[in-house]
Amino acid sequence: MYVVIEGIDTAGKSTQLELLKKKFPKATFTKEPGGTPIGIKLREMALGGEAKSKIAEMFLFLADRAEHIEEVIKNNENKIVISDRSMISGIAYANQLDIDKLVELNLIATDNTLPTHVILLELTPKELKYRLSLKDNDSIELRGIDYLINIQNRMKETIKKLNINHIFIDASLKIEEIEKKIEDFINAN
Ligand SMILES: Nc1ncnc2c1ncn2[C@@H]1O[C@H](COP(=O)(O)OP(=O)(O)O)[C@@H](O)[C@H]1O
Ligand SMILES: Cc1cn([C@H]2C[C@H](O)[C@@H](COP(=O)(O)OP(=O)(O)O)O2)c(=O)[nH]c1=O
Repeated sequence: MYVVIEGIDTAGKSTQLELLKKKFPKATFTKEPGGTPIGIKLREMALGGEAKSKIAEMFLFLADRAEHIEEVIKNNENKIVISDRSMISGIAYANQLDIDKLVELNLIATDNTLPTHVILLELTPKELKYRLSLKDNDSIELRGIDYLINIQNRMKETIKKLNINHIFIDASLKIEEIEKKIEDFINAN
């Protein structure tokens, strides 16, 4: 079972992952970018905002993803693996290219492996604005509200296009309500 938690920055992924660690103590928890030793270096490069080319930045994320699938996902096929982000983020954030082309590139990186369960935490523009105002923003988050809402729309479109088993959850619900929905979704499938 390859479960991924998706959502734009501040949607509540880390909050829910901490709760899931208690609920599923035997699961393997991982993340993109940075779920492998090479991935830690690629993460630093990708998030440091050093790349002048958006295409170069996308290939850093793709390299991270290829290593992550090979080293973490395929090696734990018979376990529950729960990942903070996935190719859904990869496709949504690389918004200079169209989704179909990005699906092809990402399927090369993942050797055609898709998540079995996608949980998308969905924010309204109002709630996003409020949450971003509470934190120090990295170079990606500084691109703004409209940018991130567009990324969220691309996430939804990608999940539907790939026809992956999924749940969209209103990220403004109470933390415990979201936790329950996620737990039920994982246990039901
Ligand atoms: N359901 C929720 N309702 C209100 N605030 C939340 C909720 N979930 C998370 N938060 C808060 O929103 C902010 C971003 O949450 P976080 O889990 O770090 O998001 P992400 O990992 O998706 O960036 C944090 O301040 C967190 O405490
Ligand atoms: C996986 C992935 C993430 N990203 C972006 C989304 C996030 O802004 C950032 C990764 O952030 P994340 O690890 O979620 O950040 P934080 O620890 O700050 O919450 O990288 C891409 O642009 N492309 C990708 O393929």
